[in-house]
Amino acid sequence: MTEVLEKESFSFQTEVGQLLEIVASSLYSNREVFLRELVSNASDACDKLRYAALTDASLAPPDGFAITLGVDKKTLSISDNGIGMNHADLLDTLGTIAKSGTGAFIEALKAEGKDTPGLIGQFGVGFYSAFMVASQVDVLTRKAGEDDAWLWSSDGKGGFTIEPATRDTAGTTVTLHLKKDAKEFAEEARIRHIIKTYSEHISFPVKLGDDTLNPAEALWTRPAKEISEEQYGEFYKHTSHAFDTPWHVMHNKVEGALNHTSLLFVPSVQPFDLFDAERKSHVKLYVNRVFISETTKDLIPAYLRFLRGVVDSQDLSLNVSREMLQTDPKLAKIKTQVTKKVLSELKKKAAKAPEDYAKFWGNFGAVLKEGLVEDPSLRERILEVCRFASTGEDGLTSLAAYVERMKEGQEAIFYIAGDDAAKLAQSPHLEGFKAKGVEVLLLSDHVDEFWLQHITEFEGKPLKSITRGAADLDAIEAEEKPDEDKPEEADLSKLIAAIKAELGELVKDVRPSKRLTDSPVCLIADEGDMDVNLERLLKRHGQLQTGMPRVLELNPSHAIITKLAERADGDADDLLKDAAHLLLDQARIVEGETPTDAAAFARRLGSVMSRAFEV
Ligand SMILES: Nc1ncnc2c1ncn2[C@@H]1O[C@H](COP(=O)(O)OP(=O)(O)OP(=O)(O)O)[C@@H](O)[C@H]1O
Repeated sequence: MTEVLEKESFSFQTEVGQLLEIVASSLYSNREVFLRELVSNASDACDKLRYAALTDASLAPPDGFAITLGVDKKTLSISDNGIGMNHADLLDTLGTIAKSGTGAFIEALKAEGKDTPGLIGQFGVGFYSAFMVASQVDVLTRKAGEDDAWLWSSDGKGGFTIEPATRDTAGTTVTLHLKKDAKEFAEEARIRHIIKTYSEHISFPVKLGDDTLNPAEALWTRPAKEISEEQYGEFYKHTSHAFDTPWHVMHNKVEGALNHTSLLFVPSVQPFDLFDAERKSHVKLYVNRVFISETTKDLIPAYLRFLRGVVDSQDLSLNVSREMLQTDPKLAKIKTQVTKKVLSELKKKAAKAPEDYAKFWGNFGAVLKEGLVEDPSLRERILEVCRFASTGEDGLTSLAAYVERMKEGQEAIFYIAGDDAAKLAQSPHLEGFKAKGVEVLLLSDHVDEFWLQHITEFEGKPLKSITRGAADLDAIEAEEKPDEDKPEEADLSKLIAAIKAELGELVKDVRPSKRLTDSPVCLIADEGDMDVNLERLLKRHGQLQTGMPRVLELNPSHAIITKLAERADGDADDLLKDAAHLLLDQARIVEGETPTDAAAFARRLGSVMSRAFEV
């Protein structure tokens, strides 16, 4: 038993304080959603007790779970007979925000000004939304299996108090002392309307007086044709504590050796924890309508962690513990079936509505591509739904469509990888490919480098980086007739020897280029060396200290290079030496790198300019 008998005062965690200030002062256009949040919490609490009682015989669940609303002149209360909270739970949950991304969210809100309901909506503030309508919130609660009850109370300003209290049974009652401008939420008609709008699909009865306000049956058990888009939307918001309208709804019943029903949603915005290291799944697992677990990785693969919703199967054992789920072969089978179904739905969407699919891809493409590395058994199906930016298309392309457009004589699927698609599109490495009308994929997600290590070909065509090794462009016919005025290609042998001698170990080699048409130089990785972008990525993450020297390619038809080639006929003079370094630095700068030696670069540039201006 806890030795706390007095009323204790606590301060909110800094983030909660800041968040409450914003919530309370924002003109949240849709503030009635607080009730949805509190009813959702009550429903979750009932789910949790029902599950806990399955595995712990000492917990006696009530005869029937219910959520009871009560209104008085100035108060509204939401009562449940669910799991309840003890002293430690109250401190852990109602004084802090466990949600990841909270700090970033608050920063974003502050930057945008306070009147940003869209952002608040996107984040979801759960329990704290009560303070949009209440000047004081009391939480009377008793945890199932424990004797002590507690009263948590706060005005939502600086902190909260906790004191011992009495409650006959386990559960929680949240009482809102309504603000002057929020008295409407003590009117029965208003409450009925809100519950009808937001909480119809809750699987526990929601009661007001003698009436039950909802059908209290799990939405996913109803036939899809009886469910409206709005009901799906509200269910999505309820189960995933989200505020957006789902991009896509998938409701499927699988009957056969292993029965299961899934109701899954693809959000239309990125959830805040999408790129957290934990890569948690948020699809809830139910066994015969009893909630079992929310975050099990054994139900949905990490690369589909953007999915929300539920999977329910009557063929799993009801008293399966969360630990046992990991080794349950039936669950593994459900996971594969659900994953395949989701991929096939995405494939349909991509074919039917490519522009809409591009929105999905922008939000979740980088996550889905993790599957190319992690799930070799479904690699081909995942690759089918992958889309890529390309020099040949305004929108996105699939690999299959790229292959169809390949030029005669083109043997490989060409790509360039880097941080930023817009910058990649400007890269000098692309020049020769553009001139011949050869399409190049622009890969700008970090994960691209990783799957490219595993997938080296598609439909028999190798995937080839245009920043590594020789450019195989000779076999491909040019689109236009060769330019009559095109300058002659110079013989670069002496120039190359001179530049090599000057640059020494700064470069691995110096060669004439086939990939350049407009720029004088570029740097590439030698065949067999690590590609430029991968090396950059590994260096940034501290996994590589120094990179390999690169191959410097010279454009034999560029005026500067031909002039230098003429000059290189004699002994290497100072200008030629400076030019060698400047060309290398220029190639580095175009790639977003710094010159090898900034001071020397500035000096050389100065000296070349002095000559040009005859200073
Ligand atoms: N009626 C309740 N019974 C038991 N625990 C509750 C109840 N209401 C809230 N809690 C606890 O407080 C926590 C915080 O609730 P809150 O609504 O802020 O966040 P959430 O429901 O976890 O997520 P979200 O912020 O997305 O709504 C819950 O996760 C739960 O542990």
